[in-house]
Amino acid sequence: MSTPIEDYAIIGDTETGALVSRDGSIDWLCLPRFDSASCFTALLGTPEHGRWLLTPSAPATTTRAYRGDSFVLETTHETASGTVRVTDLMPLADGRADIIRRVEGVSGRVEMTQEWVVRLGYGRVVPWVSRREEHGETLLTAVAGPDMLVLRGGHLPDPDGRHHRGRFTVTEGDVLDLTLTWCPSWEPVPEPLAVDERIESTVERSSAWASQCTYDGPYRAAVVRSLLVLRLLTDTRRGGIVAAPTTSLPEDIGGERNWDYRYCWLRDASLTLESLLRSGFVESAGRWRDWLVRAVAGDPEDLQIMYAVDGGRELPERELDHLPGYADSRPVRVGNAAVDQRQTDVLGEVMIALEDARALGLAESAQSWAVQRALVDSLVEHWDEPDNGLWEIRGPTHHFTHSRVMVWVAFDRAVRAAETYGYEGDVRTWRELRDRVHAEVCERGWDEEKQSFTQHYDTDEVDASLLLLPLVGFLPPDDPRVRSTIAAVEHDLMREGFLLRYRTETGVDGLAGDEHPFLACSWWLVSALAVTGEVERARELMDRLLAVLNDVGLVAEEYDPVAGRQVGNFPQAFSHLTLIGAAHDLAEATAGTVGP
Ligand SMILES: OC[C@H]1O[C@H](O[C@H]2O[C@H](CO)[C@@H](O)[C@H](O)[C@H]2O)[C@H](O)[C@@H](O)[C@@H]1O
Repeated sequence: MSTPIEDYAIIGDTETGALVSRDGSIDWLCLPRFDSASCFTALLGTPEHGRWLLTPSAPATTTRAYRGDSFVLETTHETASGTVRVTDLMPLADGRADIIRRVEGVSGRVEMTQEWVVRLGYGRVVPWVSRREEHGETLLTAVAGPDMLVLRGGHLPDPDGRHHRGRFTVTEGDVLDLTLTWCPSWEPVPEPLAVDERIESTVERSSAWASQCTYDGPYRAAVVRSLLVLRLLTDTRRGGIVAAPTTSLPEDIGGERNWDYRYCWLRDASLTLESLLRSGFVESAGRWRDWLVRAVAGDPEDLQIMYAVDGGRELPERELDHLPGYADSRPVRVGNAAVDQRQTDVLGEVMIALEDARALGLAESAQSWAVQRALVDSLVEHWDEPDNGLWEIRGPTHHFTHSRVMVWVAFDRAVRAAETYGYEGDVRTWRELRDRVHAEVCERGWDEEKQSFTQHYDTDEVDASLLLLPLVGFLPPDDPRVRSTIAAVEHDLMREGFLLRYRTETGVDGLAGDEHPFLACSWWLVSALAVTGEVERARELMDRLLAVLNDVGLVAEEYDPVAGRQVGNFPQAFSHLTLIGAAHDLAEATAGTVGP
């Protein structure tokens, strides 16, 4: 039986992250980067595919929470014989890749069970494990090819076939530290960590970052945790922002809708940036803008919709047949074939984020306007082409209404930049195309009978992305077409109180199976209701959505309201950033600064 997704918490050092289950098993970890191969992969298979379990031997009642505004996870297990606390973290900002697991006896006596099963290469490669003396201590090293993992601390587990297992007892007042460190296998074993200092400085660093948050409205705790998730998913060394730290957590349990999200989508990253900027984090904008300029450098015709975290372009999609998948959801995929798709919306999202950054005082760098201008000029050549849309459909391309709206956005923001800041460019052409595509959407994307905008130009189906029309300024919130489109989206796509992206029954996405409500779309609905003055309904939906977050404030891509389970990759930036946007929109609508 797979562990429910919501039973996981994440720890991370902003270059990679690990999923820790409620009962203390680290079932997913890629080292040293988000997009490296995993060394613990039980999440997508069985314990045989690698995990690090640290749990009471006897049944326990477990509670957990992050320490303050950090990802230092404290899990407390209460057993019949006593209580123990396990603190899990990946220390921040020391240029290393480590996990610390501190076990503290709170009361009585608790026997702990440990199992350390390292399987490199996404659960396939059994490493050579040795017990050795280094730096005056005994430690275990697991080596295979380019990777070495070093386990140190009291009560190291003993070999047991191809596993390492052990038991030890903790009594009140005991403090026992275990650490795991990754390094290239050809390098010397790294120095031991100063554990107390690393725990304290990680909490302090993270809390200091969170304290810059300027959002002071309702749902603040959920907003701050979501901002922290976005920060965790931002690679602070390389500047890329991953969509989620996992691959192939299924959208449809048992189905084939399993994708690798450990990459930097220009769409998700731009939207992440908007949320950070709106909440007071201007510094992050500069770093990401510089990443963007490096990633898209070269011929604008070669623009990709996603990149590796370091800006690399090669993300070939392949299936890992040796893994059974989460709850038997095959295939497990790494890489992402959507990298080669045309998704015309992307430039619009980038232009909004960069406009927001500019408005908050981020000056253009030597290359940044030149790059934006080149990308907009390239859109002049391609604006009319059909595309795969923001949902990255794998069926035939269409003129998706949302993509056409985002073409309008790209030209609109380019014109505004030139008009407001005097930047150079072919403003006349941009203005002309902006107006032309606006008129086209209002004609070809509108269904008079249904009184709604449509998913694409050749259908009367709707799509949740249409909720963005008032949010990106394509039409004012009080336009009757906006209101009736929101009503049509709710009517056609609402399932048990949560919103689908679109109806899969039409076959538009070219995939087998179904999916569940997409949480970002439900949060867009909160925003759309808020800006159109339906504040009470917006608040009701927001409360329903926040009830879906797990006990440590994390949320996946989708939610199965019938089974009451989170599904899809976890935690997902898209879900968390739209939560932040919805809170802002609700707060502003309540304060009367938005809406008709
Ligand atoms: O639905 C099929 C597609 O699903 C994934 O895309 C989704 O995730 C992206 C990252 O968060 C997001 O940008 C996109 O809007 C979502 O549809 C997957 O990456 C695609 O390969 C797949 O075709």
